[in-house]
Amino acid sequence: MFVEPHIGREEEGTGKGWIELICGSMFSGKTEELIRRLNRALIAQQKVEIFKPKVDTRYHDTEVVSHNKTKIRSTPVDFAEDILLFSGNSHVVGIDEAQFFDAEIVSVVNTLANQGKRVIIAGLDMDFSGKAFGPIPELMAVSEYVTKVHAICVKCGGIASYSYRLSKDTEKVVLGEKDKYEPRCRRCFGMG
Ligand SMILES: Nc1ncnc2c1ncn2[C@@H]1O[C@H](COP(=O)(O)OP(=O)(O)O)[C@@H](O)[C@H]1O
Ligand SMILES: Cc1cn([C@H]2C[C@H](O)[C@@H](COP(=O)(O)O)O2)c(=O)[nH]c1=O
Ligand SMILES: [Zn+2]
Repeated sequence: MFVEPHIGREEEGTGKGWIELICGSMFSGKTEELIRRLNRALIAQQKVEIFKPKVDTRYHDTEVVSHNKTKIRSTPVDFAEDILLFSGNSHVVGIDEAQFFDAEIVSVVNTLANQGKRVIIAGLDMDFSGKAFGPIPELMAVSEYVTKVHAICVKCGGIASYSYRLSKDTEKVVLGEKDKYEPRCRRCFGMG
């Protein structure tokens, strides 16, 4: 389990912020882990702002919701730079479904961390074809802490790192749940 390096309040402008990235396949627990860390920050009386891309409307417009139905309020935004506008004087900024943001998200999270904020990001590291997803590789590079979580392969019960798409769609972005995707291990995904 990830243990927070520091749970106390950050001071704005001290340059003591940092970036945490939680990545993995679908159903690996990224959103649950994001919510767990954000709830602990709230318990510590910190000001928390949470964002998700407007494109992700699967469960709720204004909540981040895990597959297991744990949830936390959030602000849907169109563009990464909107996060800077709405982060205000928060101590902690949470971002879910980061793979859907434009490349600008990298400078946005760096700016927030440089302002002294703790930034916690969750996102899919690979798409349905096993290729890196959007800005996630660069976010890995700039993050102080990277946590890779895993689902359980629905075929063999092993550790799943891949999100297998059940349909023949070839577009990168196809929103969905268990109706459209299965978490699978390398072998059952067909990589080896
Ligand atoms: N094959 C699976 N492996 C692991 N968890 C699964 C699986 N299928 C359903 N789940 C559920 O998904 C939850 C994780 O959901 P969530 O945090 O939303 O994942 P992610 O954001 O990574 O897609 C688990 O706690 C579990 O209840
Ligand atoms: C693999 C893959 C996934 N998506 C979509 C499907 C879901 O709507 C989200 C991922 O949500 P989760 O919280 O990680 O379960 O992304 C996609 O658009 N393209 C893909 O290749
Ligand atoms: Zn498997």
